[in-house]
Amino acid sequence: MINKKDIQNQIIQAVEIVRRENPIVGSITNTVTINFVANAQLAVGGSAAMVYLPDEGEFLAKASEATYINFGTFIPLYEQTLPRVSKALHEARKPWVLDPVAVGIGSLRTQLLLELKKYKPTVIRGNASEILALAGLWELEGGTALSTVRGVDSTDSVTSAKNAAVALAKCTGGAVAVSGKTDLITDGSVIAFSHGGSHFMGKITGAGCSLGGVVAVYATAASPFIAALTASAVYNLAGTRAEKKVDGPGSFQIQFLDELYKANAGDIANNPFEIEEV
Ligand SMILES: Nc1ncnc2c1ncn2[C@@H]1O[C@H](COP(=O)(O)OP(=O)(O)O)[C@@H](O)[C@H]1O
Ligand SMILES: Cc1ncsc1CCOP(=O)(O)O
Ligand SMILES: [Mg+2]
Repeated sequence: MINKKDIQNQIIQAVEIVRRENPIVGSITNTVTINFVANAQLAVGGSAAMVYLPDEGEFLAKASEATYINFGTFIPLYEQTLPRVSKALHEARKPWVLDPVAVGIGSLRTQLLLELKKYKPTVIRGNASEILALAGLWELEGGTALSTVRGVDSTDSVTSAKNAAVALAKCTGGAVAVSGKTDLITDGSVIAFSHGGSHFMGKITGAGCSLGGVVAVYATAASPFIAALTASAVYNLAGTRAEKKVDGPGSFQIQFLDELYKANAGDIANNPFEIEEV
């Protein structure tokens, strides 16, 4: 039987270890939100390093305690960088987070997302449309055709991606986090629903990308499921708190970073969530 108190203790531990150890986390991420990803990773206690080149990615895969790979903006160089870095991570058994942003746009993005399946990302993080489409691309239960994807924002509900998320987690042996108004996090046998956040998170760019980067920070200190749940909880808590202090997306973005920085381990663990067995 799953014990909620036990999960909360693991969340507290993950938050405290990260703040104490300042773990280095490498990222290969998109050019739109790269700065916000790094700032969010720093705010929760990580040390950020962003690269584009294949050999630098391989270097960081070994030097970092976890790595974040985000498909947001694509360049031809990634045909070399992404398979080489994912392979290095898989072989070194290092945790890594895949964010399949805009899966379905373009042939190179599709080809590489297919290729990375064999390197089993520790955590897959995306919005509902991305999780549905990735499961479809990987020919897993609950997935949908790539043609349903419209861009980087979700057009599907989080609950509609439940079976796809469970199937992806079973396929990788790791965890999957589906973001939206309520976030769904699963390791294939347990599902957590994390509440909170703010409607302003859909009005700034990079809420999802930076959440993925922060999942990677916690993956240095916890299991894939706890890392994804801890990141979702601190995002929901910081989003709720920031919304109360601002009146628009510009000031929200700044206030949100401050609330990420100020959130304490007990409050993060107490952010509302419920769990169910698959
Ligand atoms: N309407 C909303 N209400 C509360 N939180 C939200 C809402 N939309 C998104 N979020 C939060 O914003 C973060 C990013 O989620 P989302 O917008 O789904 O990702 P993406 O940017 O990849 O589409 C998550 O922490 C999620 O909980
Ligand atoms: C707008 C945009 N276009 C390509 S990547 C990107 C950023 C998406 O960020 P997020 O998924 O966190 O909103
Ligand atoms: Mg996204």
